[in-house]
Amino acid sequence: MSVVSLAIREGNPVTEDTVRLYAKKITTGMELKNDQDVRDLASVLAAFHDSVQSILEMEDYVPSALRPDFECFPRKNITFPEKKSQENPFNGWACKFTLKDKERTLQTGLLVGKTVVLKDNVCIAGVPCGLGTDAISPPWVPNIDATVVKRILEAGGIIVGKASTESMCQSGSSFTSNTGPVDNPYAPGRTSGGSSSGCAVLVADGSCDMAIGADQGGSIRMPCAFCGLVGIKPMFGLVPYTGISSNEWQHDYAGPMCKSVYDTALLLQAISGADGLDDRAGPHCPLRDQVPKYSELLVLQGTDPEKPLKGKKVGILKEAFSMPALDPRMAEKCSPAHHRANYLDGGQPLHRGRTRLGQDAGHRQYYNNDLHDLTFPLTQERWEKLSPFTINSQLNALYGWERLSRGYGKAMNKAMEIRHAMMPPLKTMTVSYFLLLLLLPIRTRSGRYNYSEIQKSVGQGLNCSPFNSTGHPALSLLIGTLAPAPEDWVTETDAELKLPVAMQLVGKWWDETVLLQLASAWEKAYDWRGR
Ligand SMILES: NC(=O)c1ccccc1
Repeated sequence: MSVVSLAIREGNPVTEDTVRLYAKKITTGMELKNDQDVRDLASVLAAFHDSVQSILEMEDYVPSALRPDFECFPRKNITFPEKKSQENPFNGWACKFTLKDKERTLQTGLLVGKTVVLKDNVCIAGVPCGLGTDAISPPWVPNIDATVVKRILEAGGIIVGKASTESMCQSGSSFTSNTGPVDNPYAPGRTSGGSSSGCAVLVADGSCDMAIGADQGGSIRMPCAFCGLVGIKPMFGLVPYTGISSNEWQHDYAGPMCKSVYDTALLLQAISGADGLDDRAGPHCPLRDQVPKYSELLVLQGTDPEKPLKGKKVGILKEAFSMPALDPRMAEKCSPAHHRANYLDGGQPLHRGRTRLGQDAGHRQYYNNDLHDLTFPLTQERWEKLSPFTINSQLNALYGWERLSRGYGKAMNKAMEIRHAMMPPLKTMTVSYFLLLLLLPIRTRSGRYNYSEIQKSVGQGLNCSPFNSTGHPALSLLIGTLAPAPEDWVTETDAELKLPVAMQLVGKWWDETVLLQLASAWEKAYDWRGR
C-alpha cells in the first residue's frame, strides 16, 4: 500500500494542540488519549486548511448572468439625498440614480416606462448597498446585478434608486435605519412598517411606480399594509433571491410592492421564474417561459362576467381574529370585505396611475462573499454600530446553535406540520383569507431606542411570519381606513386621521394567480381612498 504524504505549506497554523482544542469543542470536553492519532489528525487537518486556503486565494467566480452590462445599462448620477430634505421628506431614499436601457431598444417589455426602486439589500453593480447600517464600513459596493435587476431592465423598467431598509432588514418598525426614521406618508410621526420601509414610502408618495421589497417575516406585507399598498410575498422560490442579501435561506423572499393590483401582477410576472442559480426554486418552480401571465389573468375567463368570483370559496382563519393585541375595529373592516368579494362585477383591470448575519451553508446558490468579508470578523467597533435588533438576533443565533441546537430541526418540522395542517382546508377553498395586522401604524420612536422596542415590534408580524416558513404565497391589500385608538393619539386631532387597514390573503402553493384575482375584484369594488 502506498502512502501519499501530504505536503503542508509553510505558515500552516494547524498543530497537535489545534486538534486537541477542537476535539474538546466538538465533544463534551474530550481529551484525546492516543498521541499517534493526534499526530495523524493534525496532518490531515493541516491539509484541509491548505486546501481551503488555496480556494480563498482564488479569484471568486461571477456567473455571466449576473455580470453587469455597463454599456447598455449605465448607472448615472448616483446621489444620496439628505435626511428630511425636500426631495426626501420621509427618509425613503437610500440613494438615487438612473439605470435604464441606454438605447431605448426595449419598447415592448412588460415594464416599459415604469419607474422602480429596490430595497437597499438588492445588488446593483457599482452602487453602494447600504443595508440600513453603518456597521459595514467601507460600504459594500457589489460587482453583480441581482437576477431581479436584470429582469426589470430587460422588461424596460427604469430603476431610479435604492430605498432605505431597516438596519440589516431586521425590524418591522421603521426607526432603525442609519439613513433616518422612515415616516408614514399618510400620517407623519407614525411608523411606515418594516423592513422594506423605504420601498413602501416611495411608492405611496408617488416618487416611483413600483418597488421590490424583501420579506423574511412580513417585511413586504407590513410596510404595504401601513402605507396603503398592494404587496405580495410570493411562493417560496418563485422569485429568485440571487444577488439579494440573505437573512436565512429558508425564509428569504423578494416581491413587488405597488399601488395597484395590476402593477403588482405586472412586476411579479416580470421577475418570476427559476434562474438556474438559486436552489430555492426547487423542482416545481416554473421556468421563465412557464410563468403565468398574471397581468392578463386578473379577470377570470369563462365565468359569469357579472359575478366573476361566484363559486370561489374563501376561508377565514378564526384564530387570526382572536390575537391578543387585535383592534376589534379591524376585524369589522375585514368582514364586509369577505362578504362583498363574492358579489363583485367584471370589467377591465384598474390602472390606478401609478440571520442571521453569516452565510448559509449547504445550498447551491451564488454567495455574496464580498459582503461576508466586510462584515466579519465582528469587531467591537462593528458590534457597537449594529442595531439592537441585529445584536439580539446574533445572540439568539449563537446561543441557539450552541445550547439549543436541536431547536432548529424541531422548528423546521413544526413548520412542516403547520403546512400540512393547512392543506385540507386549502384544498376545498380557492383561497384562504386572514387578517394581516394586529396594529395600526403606531407612533414612531425618535432619537435613541433600546432593547425594549424589540418586544413591541414583534407582535406586528405574528400573522405574517408563519407563511415565510410554510412557503405559501401571501398578499397584503388595503381594505379601508381607521383612526388610531385613543391611547395612541398624540393630539385630539388624531381622531380625524385615516390610517390604512389591510388584510392578508394566503393562497395555495404556486397559486399567486387567484390571490391577484381576488385582490383585483376587491380593489375595484372598494375605493378606500374615497372613504
Ligand atoms: N425581515 C423581516 O421580514 C422582518 C420582519 C419583522 C421583524 C424583523 C424582520
